[in-house]
Amino acid sequence: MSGPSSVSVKPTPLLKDELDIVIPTIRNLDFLEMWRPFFEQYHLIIVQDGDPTKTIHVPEGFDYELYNRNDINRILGPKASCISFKDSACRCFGYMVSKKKYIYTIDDDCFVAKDPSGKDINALEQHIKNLLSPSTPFFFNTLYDPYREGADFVRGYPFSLREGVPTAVSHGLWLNIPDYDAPTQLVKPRERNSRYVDAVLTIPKGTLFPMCGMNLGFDRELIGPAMYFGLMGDGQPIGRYDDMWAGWCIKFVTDLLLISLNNTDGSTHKVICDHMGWGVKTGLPYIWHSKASNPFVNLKKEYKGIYWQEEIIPFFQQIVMPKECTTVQACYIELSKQVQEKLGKIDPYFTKLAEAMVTWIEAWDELNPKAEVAAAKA
Ligand SMILES: O=c1ccn([C@@H]2O[C@H](COP(=O)(O)OP(=O)(O)O[C@H]3O[C@@H](CO)[C@H](O)[C@H]3O)[C@@H](O)[C@H]2O)c(=O)[nH]1
Ligand SMILES: [Mn+2]
Repeated sequence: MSGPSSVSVKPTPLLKDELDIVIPTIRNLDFLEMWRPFFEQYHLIIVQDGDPTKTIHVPEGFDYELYNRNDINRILGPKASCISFKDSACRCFGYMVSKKKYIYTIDDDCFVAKDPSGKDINALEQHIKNLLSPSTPFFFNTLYDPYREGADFVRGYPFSLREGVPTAVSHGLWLNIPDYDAPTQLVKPRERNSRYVDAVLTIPKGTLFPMCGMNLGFDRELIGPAMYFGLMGDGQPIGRYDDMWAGWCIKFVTDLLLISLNNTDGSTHKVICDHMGWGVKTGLPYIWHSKASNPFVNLKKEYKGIYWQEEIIPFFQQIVMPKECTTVQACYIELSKQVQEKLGKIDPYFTKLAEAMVTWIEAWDELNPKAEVAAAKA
């Protein structure tokens, strides 16, 4: 009699029902074939940019919802004005309509990279590991990620800080075409990134960073309302700063000090306090970025951002948040007021952006009514 049949049962992927994959696209999605082993069991949210009459082909076997511009306008009505058109920034609509705790967003010209041993990198799995393990924004661990197998906190690391804080964002990197700005791309047209650095770092509190949106994971319940990809593309004077804007805003908010306090009815509310924040990590995983966008087109999109950011960065570094702002939404609305007041002088664009930030929060709250009780049970 033969023994029990050895039926190979696929393990349930981590966060299978708690994570959505958001893809902005103007192309077909054949790139998913390469990701199938890693993505097939997750739900996709495809944000189709550009001409809504164009049909986007999604390979068989994927569970997805697709939104084109007509859908965005139908769902948001006038508030659709805050969602960029003809720019990858449109992806943030996917964050808003998702109902899951986590988001992973990836561009359709990003493929599975190989690690130095030649093994395919499951980028999604690594982002999930990054998000599910704490961050260390208050004190730098010189042996990098202390929660990783085979590593730990080094001598002299305060034990009072070894619990770490929740991780809000996991920022992945890219082999082959690096995410350079247009001037750098122009002077180094053939430069390719072949360096695989086997590390995950927490970006220290109080330090901003250039967030790239093409390989990015985040905790939507923690930081989703601040993950607005700034107004870019059609009708806007700037492009390719959508993810940068979001990165500056989320880093400012995660550096703020928010904890959840229990209300007498068992629900919770978040307050700013003086001993916690959330973490942002960067490093692994790598994806293989295959398409170099046109540096001349990119220069036209980026050039104002290249000099505006010299004033935007000091703006974020000097912001004072009133103590009444006790939720991410309230902090973001206050941020929009200060954008209007202090950056509006640079260019009328920032007045438009500040208004779009408010519209984004209004739309977010409309599509995601505050589930206090649910949050309390979570
Ligand atoms: O109008 C558009 C153009 C593109 N998309 C989709 O967005 C991503 C990125 O497009 P692409 O790979 O062509 O452009 P990159 O320059 O490599 O983009 C990276 O640079 C930054 C731009 O802000 C950003 O961090 C990365 O996206 C693809 O999925 C396109 O299909 C779009 O939706 N609308
Ligand atoms: Mn690209």
